[in-house]
Amino acid sequence: MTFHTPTGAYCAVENVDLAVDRGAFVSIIGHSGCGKTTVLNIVAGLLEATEGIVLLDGREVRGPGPDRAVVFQNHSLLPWLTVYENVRLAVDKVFRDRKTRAERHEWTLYNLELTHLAAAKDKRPSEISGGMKQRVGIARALAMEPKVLLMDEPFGALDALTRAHLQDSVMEIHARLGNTVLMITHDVDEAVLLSDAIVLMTNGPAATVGEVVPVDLARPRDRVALTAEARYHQLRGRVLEFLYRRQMRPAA
Ligand SMILES: Nc1ncnc2c1ncn2[C@@H]1O[C@H](COP(=O)(O)OP(=O)(O)OP(=O)(O)O)[C@@H](O)[C@H]1O
Repeated sequence: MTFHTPTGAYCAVENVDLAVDRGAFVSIIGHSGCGKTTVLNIVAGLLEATEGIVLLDGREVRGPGPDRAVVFQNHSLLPWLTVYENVRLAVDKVFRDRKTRAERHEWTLYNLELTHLAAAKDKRPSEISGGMKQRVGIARALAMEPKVLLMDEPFGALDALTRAHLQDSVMEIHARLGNTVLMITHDVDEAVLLSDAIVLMTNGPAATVGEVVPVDLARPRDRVALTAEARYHQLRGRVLEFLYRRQMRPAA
C-alpha cells in the first residue's frame, strides 16, 4: 500500500502475505504506525491496496461488505438511538430481504443477550459505560453474521478490569459461534490470551509480516490459570522479544 502524500509517495506496507483459517482468531501486533490499521482497512474493503488482493472464501474482496464487520476502538454508535436501535439498524440493513420484522426483532435481542446487554437495551449511548458501548459495537458487528469479524484495538480505550471482562466475553462468543476474527492489538497479554495465531509486523516504511506465532494453548483459557503455564510465558516472551529486541520502536 503506497499513500500519495504532499511530500511524495509513502510505502506503508509491502508484501503482506497472510492466510487465515476459517474460524481462527488471529491478532496483529506491531509498533505504532507500522501499518496494522492499513492492513485491516484493506481486508475490510475500506482501502484499496495499490497492489495485491484479498480473497475471502476464494473470492476477491472489492469494497466493504456485510461479510466483514468492523469494530472500531471508538465505538461509533449513533448517539440519538438506543442500544437496541443501534443494533437493529444494522440487522435491518443486512437482513431486510431475508428475515421478517419479527425475526429481525428476535435476532437483535439475541445478539444483545449474547453480549450481556439485554438489560440496557433501551438506554442511549450517553447513559452507558465505555465497556458497554464497546459491547454494543461488538453486538452490532456480530448481528450482521459476518464471515469475518475485524476489530481495530477494540479494548484499547477501556480500563484494565473492563478490558478483561470484555476479553472473556469475546472468547466466550468466539467459542460459541466459531467465527473468524482478525484483531489489532498493542497488548501482548491480550494477543496471547485470545489468539490462535499472532501476526508480528515489522516497522515501516514498507512494513511486512515478520513472523506468525501459533498459540497452541488449550481452550477454554483462563487468564489466571495461564500465568502458571510455562508455555504461556514462552509465547509471551517470543512476542516481546520480537517487539523489543528485533523491532525496536522507531524514533517518534
Ligand atoms: N491516508 C494516509 N495517507 C498517508 N499516509 C498514511 C495514510 N494512512 C496511513 N498512513 C501512514 O501509513 C503508516 C501506517 O499507518 P497505520 O495507521 O496503518 O498504522 P498502525 O500500525 O495502525 O498504527 P497505530 O498502532 O498507531 O494505530 C503510518 O506511517 C501512517 O502515517
